[in-house]
Amino acid sequence: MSSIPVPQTVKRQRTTATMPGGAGPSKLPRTPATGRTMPATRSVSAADAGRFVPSRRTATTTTTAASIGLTLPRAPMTNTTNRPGAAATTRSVSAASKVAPTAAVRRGVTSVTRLRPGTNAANAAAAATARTSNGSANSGDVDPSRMDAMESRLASMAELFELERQKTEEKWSKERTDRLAQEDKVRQLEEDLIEQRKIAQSKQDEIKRRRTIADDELLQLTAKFNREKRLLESELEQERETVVALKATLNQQSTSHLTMESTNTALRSQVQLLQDEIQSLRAKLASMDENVAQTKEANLHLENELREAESLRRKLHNEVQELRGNIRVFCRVRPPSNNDAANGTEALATIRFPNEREAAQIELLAAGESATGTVTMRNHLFTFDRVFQPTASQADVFEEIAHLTQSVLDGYNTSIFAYGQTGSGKTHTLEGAPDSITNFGSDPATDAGAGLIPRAVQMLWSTAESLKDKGWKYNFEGSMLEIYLDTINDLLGKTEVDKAKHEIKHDKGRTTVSDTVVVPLDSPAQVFALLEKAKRRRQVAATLMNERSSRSHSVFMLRVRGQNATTMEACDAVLSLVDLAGSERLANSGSDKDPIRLKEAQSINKSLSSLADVISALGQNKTGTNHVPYRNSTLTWLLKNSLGGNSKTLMLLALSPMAAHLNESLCSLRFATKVNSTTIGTAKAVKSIGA
Ligand SMILES: Nc1ncnc2c1ncn2[C@@H]1O[C@H](COP(=O)(O)OP(=O)(O)OP(=O)(O)O)[C@@H](O)[C@H]1O
Repeated sequence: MSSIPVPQTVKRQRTTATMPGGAGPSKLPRTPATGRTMPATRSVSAADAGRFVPSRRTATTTTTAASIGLTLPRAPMTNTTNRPGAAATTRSVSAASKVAPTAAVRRGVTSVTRLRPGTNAANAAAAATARTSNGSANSGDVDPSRMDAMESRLASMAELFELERQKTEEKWSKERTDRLAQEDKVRQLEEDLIEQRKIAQSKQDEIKRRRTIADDELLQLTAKFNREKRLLESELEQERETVVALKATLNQQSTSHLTMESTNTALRSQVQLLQDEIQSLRAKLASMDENVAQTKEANLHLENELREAESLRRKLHNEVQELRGNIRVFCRVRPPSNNDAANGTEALATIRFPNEREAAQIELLAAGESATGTVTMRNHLFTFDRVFQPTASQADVFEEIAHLTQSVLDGYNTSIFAYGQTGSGKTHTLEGAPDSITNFGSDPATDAGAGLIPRAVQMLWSTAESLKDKGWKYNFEGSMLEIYLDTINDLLGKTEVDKAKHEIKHDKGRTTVSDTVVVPLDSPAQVFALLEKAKRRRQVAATLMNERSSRSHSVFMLRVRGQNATTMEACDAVLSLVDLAGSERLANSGSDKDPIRLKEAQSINKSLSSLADVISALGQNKTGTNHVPYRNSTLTWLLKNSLGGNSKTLMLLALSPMAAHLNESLCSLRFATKVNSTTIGTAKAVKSIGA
């Protein structure tokens, strides 16, 4: 720590100034102003007096007295010090000198005489004193002029002394003032020094604090520097690695660039080759365009031929149907079901299917009565257009009837009857398996259980769509009726139970039923919605009016009208899908004990007999002039236009495989054989040209 040096002279001056009067230092005192040693004469005088006398006063006085050769009285100077009052003392001395110089001189002379006894001067002074004490008596001894001269000289010396004293006092006063000023200055300097020291201290503290901060910062900076240095070093290392990698990549790319350049050259030559090839292909294309134009012309020609072939196909198709017979009979045996086991009828009947490749025969082992009346077990063989075993799928059955559906679009009235005892599988075949029954819209392509109705509807719409290319446009509308106790119920009517009386009319080959709902249909989905609605209605009616689904016929009629804008042909036909009531005999149905059941059974029997009679009559009506008993039942009257020469009919016989149902199965088989043996005249399409 640095310090401001204090001047030694100032210290010394201060020490001397504050020195007490009676205990001064052993060294000689110095003048405040010069520091010089006081004159020896003053010291001697002071020592002689045995008291401390300020040297300046003493020196001056002594010098003055010596210069005038007098010994001045010392009493007034005894108390002369540099303390206050010293000046007053001096003044009193001066005043005494001025007031009575003669007396003083006299006393002085006396004193001087006393001081030096035995000396000549002392003797002279003693003589003078004796003269003085003798008074005027001896005044003649002292020269008065000399005394006056001495006195005047003494007075002028006193004045000079006074002047000198005043000057000295002024000088002292000035010196004192200067000294005080010096002391103030010293004090001020000391205070400044203290202040400077404080400032210096605070600055040192500040410097220390800053140095600490600076040291900390330096440490932090050093650490940061080291960190950044390490970071930069690692980055540098990475960069170096990158550079190495880039150099390697560059080398690779240079290599690949060379390879690409050579490839490019090869490609260019290939492009040239291709361009040549394109050139030749363009030439070929031009010639092909010519060919296409020729082919288009040929296609047009072929399309016309195709149209003619389509007409021919329809004609031939119809001829084939004619050859087969317009009434055809299929037989289908269902597989055993869980219900059979539940009803205790699990025993299977013995059923065989001879000549499986033709699939047209069925043989049942059942009791039979011989001509002699003996009842023995024997085989009963039946032949139909097609026989389906229990393993046959819904698709197998539909495949065989698809052409019938096609006939509707060709303008032929077509009807499909499902015939058989209760539980033999009629509804299953027409509508589908139970899970499909609840959803007519199930897609036959993915739903194996879909029945003939959903399959036929899907096919009708898709065929109609494909015939658009040939100029055909079709409209569809449908209705759904139920015949119970020979009465028609509209299953699409406004109320759930139809109480209206319906009248059947036939006009120019068209059948209409009064007060029934006929719904225009634009898509298969609409057909399925309609069938679902009818199905629900039938279930509600069954609940309200006893279980009757097995004892009523349901008839779905789909009317198809087509127009061909190209050929100006038109067609109008109805597809009737009929789920007939159970065909069991009275005794087997238990209806002989229940009047309602009896009535139902009688009604069913009547309608089914009528159907058989109508078919039989049609078979015999080769000329078309015989009476056909359509009116014998509502069923045959309703289906008048779907039976007979102008229509195609399929009887689908459903059979149970169970032994318990063997007799009913035999009855059904005999009925179907009768139908199958009937040949009805040629079917005619309901078609007009130029409509
Ligand atoms: N080919 C078949 N494959 C599997 N199950 C069948 C088949 N045919 C019928 N079934 C089943 O046999 C039972 C009776 O069939 P379905 O109801 O179709 O008889 P139905 O002749 O229509 O009877 P109803 O005259 O009472 O209406 C149903 O559970 C049905 O699912």
